[in-house]
Amino acid sequence: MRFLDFLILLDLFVTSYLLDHSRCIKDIFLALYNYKYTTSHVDFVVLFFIRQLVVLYLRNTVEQKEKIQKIRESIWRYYCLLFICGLAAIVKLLVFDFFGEKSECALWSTVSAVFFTISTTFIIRSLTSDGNENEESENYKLFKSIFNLHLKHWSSFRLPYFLLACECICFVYEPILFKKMNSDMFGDGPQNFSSCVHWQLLRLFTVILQATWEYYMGLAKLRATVDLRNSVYENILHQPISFFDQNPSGELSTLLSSNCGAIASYTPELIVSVARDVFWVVGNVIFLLSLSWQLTLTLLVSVPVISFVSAYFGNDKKTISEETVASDSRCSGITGEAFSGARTFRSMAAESNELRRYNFVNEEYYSIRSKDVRIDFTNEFFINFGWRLESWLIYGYGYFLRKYDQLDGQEFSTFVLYHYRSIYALTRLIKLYSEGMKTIGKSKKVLDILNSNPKARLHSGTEKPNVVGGITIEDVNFSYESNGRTIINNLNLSIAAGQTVALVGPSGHGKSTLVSLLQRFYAPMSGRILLDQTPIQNIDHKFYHSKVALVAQEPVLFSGTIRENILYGYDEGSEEDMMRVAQMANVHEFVSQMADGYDTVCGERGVRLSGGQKQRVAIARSLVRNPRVLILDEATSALDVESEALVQEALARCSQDMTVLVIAHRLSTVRNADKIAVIENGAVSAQGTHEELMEDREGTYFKLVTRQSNVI
Ligand SMILES: Nc1ncnc2c1ncn2[C@@H]1O[C@H](COP(=O)(O)OP(=O)(O)OP(=O)(O)O)[C@@H](O)[C@H]1O
Repeated sequence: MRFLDFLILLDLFVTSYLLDHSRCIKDIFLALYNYKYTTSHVDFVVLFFIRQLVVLYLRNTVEQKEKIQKIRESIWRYYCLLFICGLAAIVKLLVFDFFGEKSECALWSTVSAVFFTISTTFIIRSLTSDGNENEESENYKLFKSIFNLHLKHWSSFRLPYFLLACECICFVYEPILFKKMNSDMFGDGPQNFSSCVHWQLLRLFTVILQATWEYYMGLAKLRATVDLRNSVYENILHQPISFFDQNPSGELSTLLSSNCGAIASYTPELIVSVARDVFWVVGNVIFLLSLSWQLTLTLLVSVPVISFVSAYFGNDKKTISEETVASDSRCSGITGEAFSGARTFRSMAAESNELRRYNFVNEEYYSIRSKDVRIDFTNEFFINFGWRLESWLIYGYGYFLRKYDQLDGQEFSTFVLYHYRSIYALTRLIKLYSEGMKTIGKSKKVLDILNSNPKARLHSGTEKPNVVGGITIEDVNFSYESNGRTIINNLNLSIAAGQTVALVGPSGHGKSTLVSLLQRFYAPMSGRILLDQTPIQNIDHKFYHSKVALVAQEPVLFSGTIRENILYGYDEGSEEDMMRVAQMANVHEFVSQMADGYDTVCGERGVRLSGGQKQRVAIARSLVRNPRVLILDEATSALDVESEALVQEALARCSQDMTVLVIAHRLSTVRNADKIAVIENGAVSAQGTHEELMEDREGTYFKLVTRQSNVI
């Protein structure tokens, strides 16, 4: 606000001084009486009062909080008034110049209007912003983070930036040589070809410079993209499992495949544009001013039109960019699901169903992107309109100056040529803003992931205790973030080392959730889980998972060979280790019949193996680290009788000295367990051996067993 007061006073002082100097104030009545547009200074008094009134009104209204909303809605009117003041001053300046009048007042009026417009824009925006303020500071923070990411790769960008700077210097120098060449070759004096050679040599040098920095810049951008992808992927891999529950895999793939590239390329592109185009524009404008300051001044007219349009659509670009990322990921989510479930849609003849699902999200994508196309079109239209306006003014005014012999014809054509060059550079500069907003829209999630530091959380446990295999679950409560419903409700259970314990109970009552807690996929809200005497969250991540292994109902194999799948995540595992567990898990039996043996490729998600084979490879994979606790989450429920027998046999052999926790729906498979715990409503409602539990005829276990026997 103080700065605005300073500007008001400065304007008052300078305008009064200049008007006094031109004797306009003293002879104001005489000046009014003898008013003539081409010579009178009275107009400057009027312009002075208009801009002072506008700015004083805005300044005072901003202090009255209740009027802020009104100002915000109608601010553009005040800018228009200031713009008209500036325009009137420019026209007057040119008219004065044409008629040979002194014109300091006109110059000051123009400068003052420009200053007032810029400063009121910033000051009033900062004072009248509320919700937008947060958005703006968020944009600023995101932009700063994008820039900091770029600084990490500074060493690879140093060379292209240096070459770019050399090219920029050539750009500024080129018009000077061009002007010289023009007058040497086509001027009135004797013709001289050497300046043309200099000019062409400089152009050739510029071309070489440009090609070189573009090559190195391309490589540097690629490196930055690849490194960013690696960091984001690393951070995604270390996220808690709840992160994967909330973020569809399609969205995460889009982040890696397209957003990282856009973010890594944005800052270098911004620097290139700013460096090259600012140099270009400034150099050209100086050159244009030297050719004809009067014509150059007319170029100012289109600047507010173009800046306003660009700023107006900038924020929309950011929102659309965010929506596009989300929509893109919905599309990839649907296709990803369809491709991985190809057997499902084929077996149900549901191709048209899948197509309909995809069409739906694709249409949604169309409607979001069409908003973007509309904005681009409007933006482009107004920018081009602004440039046309400039051209018309230049040609009209140029014709006028030429007619009255105030402009040389050759200079005019040079002016037009360099004006076009400036337009290209200015258009690129103007587009930077909306491009920046687009990138900010794409960057939010990527930067959130990068800043979340999930590695520290995952590796917070450091202990590596001597593990015997006892598990104690004490007063554990848990609910998923997504719905907040209590799933595990004050659950207590103790499992002695070497015991086989089965978890049974009605569907949806929390058995698998308990396994997820034991696997540290989620942390309990309260209570604790101990492995022997150590709380599991204090144990080192890698160590814990080497001691507590899981075989899931539908294990996921990766697209490598059987050997790679068995030794997955166990870099120190040897061929002997692999063979030992392969024998134990009945894997060797079928692998020895395969042409490529352990080098047989499993295919994506293990599609080239049967269900039973996949399950046995998964068991071998779990056993290779010599775990003390084996968790079997319905490991055989998806298998046919023969495969189940093979897997059961493998499990029985492997788990002899281990603590085994089994979730089973087929109760016949857990009859011989040392202990059976019935899980109901997230708590243990009964526990004991099969015989003990069967004694309670009203109990859930008895009912479940009876129901299954009846079904059989
Ligand atoms: N990732 C998740 N996010 C939110 N809710 C979940 C999630 N996984 C499971 N649930 C909910 O938690 C409850 C318990 O599910 P859980 O899979 O633990 O049951 P279960 O006893 O293993 O069932 P089943 O025997 O059918 O496998 C269910 O109501 C389920 O909807």
